[in-house]
Amino acid sequence: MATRKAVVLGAQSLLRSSSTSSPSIRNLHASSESKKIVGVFYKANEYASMNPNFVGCAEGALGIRDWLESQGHQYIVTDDKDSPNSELEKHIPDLHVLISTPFHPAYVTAERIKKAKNLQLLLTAGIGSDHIDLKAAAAAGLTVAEVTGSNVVSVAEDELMRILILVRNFVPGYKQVITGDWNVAAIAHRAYDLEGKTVGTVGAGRIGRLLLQRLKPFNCNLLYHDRVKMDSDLESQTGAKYEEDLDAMLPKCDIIVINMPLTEKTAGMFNKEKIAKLKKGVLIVNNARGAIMDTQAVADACSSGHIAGYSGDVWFPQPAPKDHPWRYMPNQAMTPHISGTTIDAQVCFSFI
Ligand SMILES: NC(=O)C1=CN([C@@H]2O[C@H](COP(=O)(O)OP(=O)(O)OC[C@H]3O[C@@H](n4cnc5c(N)ncnc54)[C@H](O)[C@@H]3O)[C@@H](O)[C@H]2O)C=CC1
Repeated sequence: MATRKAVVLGAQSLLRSSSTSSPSIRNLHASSESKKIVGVFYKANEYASMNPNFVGCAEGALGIRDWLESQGHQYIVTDDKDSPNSELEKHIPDLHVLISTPFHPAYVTAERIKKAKNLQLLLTAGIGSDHIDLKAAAAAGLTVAEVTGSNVVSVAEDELMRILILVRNFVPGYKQVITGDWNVAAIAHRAYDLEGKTVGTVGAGRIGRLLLQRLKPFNCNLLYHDRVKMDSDLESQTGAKYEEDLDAMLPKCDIIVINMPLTEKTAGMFNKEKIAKLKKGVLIVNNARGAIMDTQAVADACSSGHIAGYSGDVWFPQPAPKDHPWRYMPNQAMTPHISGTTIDAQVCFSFI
């Protein structure tokens, strides 16, 4: 039976490694021959040259072009990834390695895996490989690797920012500045302190733990739900309490933060029933994946006021219908950050 090999290594160490693989795994290290490596990243255009360390874009090519080429490998980089005539599609039949990021994901379907006869390694330059059909990759004996820990501090800081933005009712205040309004009451009637609030993270892995550490000085009541309990040292360092039963934790929280991967088990987990268990007026921050939420249920709960603020990702198919509920949200700031066959939209609602 084919086994999926979960590897957590950077691109350079993977390509350098000479370890042997089980016979059922397509052997990445079988020979020192030149590999065809395709990287799929978003285009940065005029922003590419503004920071020499900005390597996550197509122009920056992860900063590994010189090294790969000096090792005799061919390195093709593109942002064109989805259509049947895309640049990526052209290289699928003979590429050996595909590198992509969750921000501009190259969707690796069972169909693409079948076509990719030489494919050995699917590398996510980031965290979360839900853009890959993992079952099909496992069945084909492919290595799927991520760069675990790569941007966890950024996400934890971003989550802390989003929590404060929602609690302090920042977005409507910002809009007043832009429109030249001055109505203190419109902001103040629902601006709160974070101190004393109960914050629960669903998932307390690398990001969840960093968030808990960052929340500690705010004197909140910290709760966490995960499949695994943290070690007692970390629990006492953060003061976070373990909630084995998610349904028991949800009604206690003023703020819920989602920090678990998108898997078969977590997809659509926050549906109407789960959301009904949340406190009325709850704030939600979801920096994980939009598809963990049932978009319609989130939109309905935002409209009814059950959810008082939501910041992070939601998911909907493309093209998004014109009358999709997120369009009805007052005071929303929206930045779609993933295009292609799906849109994972960053939405910041702050209203009622
Ligand atoms: N917005 C962004 O820029 C980024 C988002 N992410 C997302 O955040 C997720 C978490 O990242 P890390 O903390 O680095 O991962 P991690 O693997 O360190 O932690 C994930 C935690 O979720 C828990 N978990 C998994 N399934 C669960 C379930 N069904 N119920 C409860 N807990 C469950 C695991 O036990 C683990 O403790 C990633 O999978 C990715 O989707 C990651 C990096 C950047």
